[in-house]
Amino acid sequence: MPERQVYDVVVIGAGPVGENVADRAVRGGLSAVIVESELVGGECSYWACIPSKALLRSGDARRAALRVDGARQAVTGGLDAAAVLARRDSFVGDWDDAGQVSWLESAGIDLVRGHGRLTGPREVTVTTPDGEVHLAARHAVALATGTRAHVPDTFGLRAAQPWTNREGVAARVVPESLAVIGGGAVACELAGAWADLGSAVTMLVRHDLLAGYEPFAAELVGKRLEERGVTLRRGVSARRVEREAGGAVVLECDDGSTLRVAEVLVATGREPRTDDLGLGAVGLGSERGWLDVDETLRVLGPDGEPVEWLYAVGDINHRNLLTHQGKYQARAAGDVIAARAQGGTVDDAPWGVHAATADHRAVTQVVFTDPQVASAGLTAAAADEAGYRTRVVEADLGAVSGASLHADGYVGRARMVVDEDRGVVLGATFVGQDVAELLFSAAVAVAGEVPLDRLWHAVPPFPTSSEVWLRLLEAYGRPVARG
Ligand SMILES: Cc1cc2nc3c(=O)[nH]c(=O)nc-3n(C[C@H](O)[C@H](O)[C@H](O)COP(=O)(O)OP(=O)(O)OC[C@H]3O[C@@H](n4cnc5c(N)ncnc54)[C@H](O)[C@@H]3O)c2cc1C
Ligand SMILES: NC(=O)c1ccc[n+]([C@@H]2O[C@H](COP(=O)([O-])OP(=O)(O)OC[C@H]3O[C@@H](n4cnc5c(N)ncnc54)[C@H](O)[C@@H]3O)[C@@H](O)[C@H]2O)c1
Repeated sequence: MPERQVYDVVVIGAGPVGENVADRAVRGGLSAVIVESELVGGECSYWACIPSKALLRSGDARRAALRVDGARQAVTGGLDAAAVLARRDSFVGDWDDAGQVSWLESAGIDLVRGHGRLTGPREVTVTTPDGEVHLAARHAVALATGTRAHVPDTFGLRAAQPWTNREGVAARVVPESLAVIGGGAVACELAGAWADLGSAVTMLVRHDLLAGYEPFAAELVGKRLEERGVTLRRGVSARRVEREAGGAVVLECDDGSTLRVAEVLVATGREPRTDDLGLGAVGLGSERGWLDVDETLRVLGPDGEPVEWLYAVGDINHRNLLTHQGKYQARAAGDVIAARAQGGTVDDAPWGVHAATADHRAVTQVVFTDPQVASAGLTAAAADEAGYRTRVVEADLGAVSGASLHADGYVGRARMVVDEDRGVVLGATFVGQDVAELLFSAAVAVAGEVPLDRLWHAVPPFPTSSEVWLRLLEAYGRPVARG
């Protein structure tokens, strides 16, 4: 029997989520080891959130100046693509994870580099370049292995070696032309980034942009993408793809047209990294898809009951594929693992410290397009589907003094979804330049279930864009005097 290293908690996957599970468990008095097969910091740090936002920022800053008369005259040239790419490189530490490894050390978390898989209840075997390492968990194993890009079966697409998000954020050369397949957050953000850097971008969007958001998001973002030079082809899909000997990619589309580009980026969603994770070894059958979890993030077995020692946190449970929501789950999971280990109280009631309630009711997301799309809680469609009796009100962000001072000709819109039975905000969406920083106010209102009557006493400062809240409340109507 090979020697095993025993810890209270074993975490597989050192993305933002795994790091936070381990951190909370250690803060709760447990020992923890984390297993990572690539870079500590995960997809988010090196191939997703951070490099994509770094790529986008320079174009946004340039446009912001162009939208303010007086500053506009100071903008005398285009983006310096080499400088933008160099700035991106600095944010990903040139794809070196030394900084994140030092953080693990400072947090008291051990690291084993290699591919981890379950080999039995509470047992993890790591394949490392030097052989196998056997780990055992006294209390819990947490799976936080994230996702990879889903590449559809479209004929020839895989053989054409398309860009996924990885090349889409890490490329070192701006392609002369780029086809983007998909219309979600990845497609919209990266189409805009590469267009800003000078690529001739064509988006093939099977249905419409940004499904799942309030419909005006697609309208406003689509219009601006076109103004940034992106060719938007809605209702068109590639049906055959081929990379020619010379390197160019030819896409035959289902409307009979042909597109010839230097590169093609596939942004058609994600698939979970649950294959080769040993799920079969712990009675989870041949399961390799997304992992269902209970409110404290324990994996649900085939009988629908939670496996008492096994957690699935972040992207792989498919609740919300977002770093901050995954880290929110990680805080709950790390704390509840410690509570269960020490026989403490488990607070898993809705909004309890160990329950990831916001996953269903108060998710926040910002899509870093121009204009930005920022949403908290439920959209009108999602609230209807969930059975709420709702009233929806809208406001023109461009008519708010703060916004019109911020940028000449500011265009934006806001929507608030109200639960008519309880008089609270179920969701809010803002679309406009720099609305990202406005979103947390909505998150507080939604998660706090603040009554609208009380929200009238939260006074937005003048002249800021947050006065859009006042416009939304006015559209809803003043409360009547209490008798
Ligand atoms: C282009 C793009 C932009 C995005 N932008 C944003 C954004 O702006 N804001 C936002 O909130 N979200 C954004 N996201 C989503 C965000 O990247 C994910 O939600 C987040 O990375 C999930 O974190 P995670 O820790 O669950 O998984 P990951 O970050 O994927 O980390 C999982 C880790 O597990 C490791 N691993 C996997 N299998 C094993 C194994 N068997 N053994 C050992 N290690 C393993 C992986 O190597 C990886 O390091 C973006 C996604 C993409 C694709
Ligand atoms: N700013 C952010 O927070 C941010 C940015 C990027 C990504 N993300 C996260 O990453 C996740 C993944 O993003 P994504 O854009 O890859 O996925 P997505 O699921 O949001 O969008 C996928 C898009 O591809 C299209 N599509 C799917 N299959 C297709 C096919 N076979 N042919 C043509 N089109 C097809 C869909 O219609 C959709 O437009 C998102 O859910 C989001 O949570 C977040």
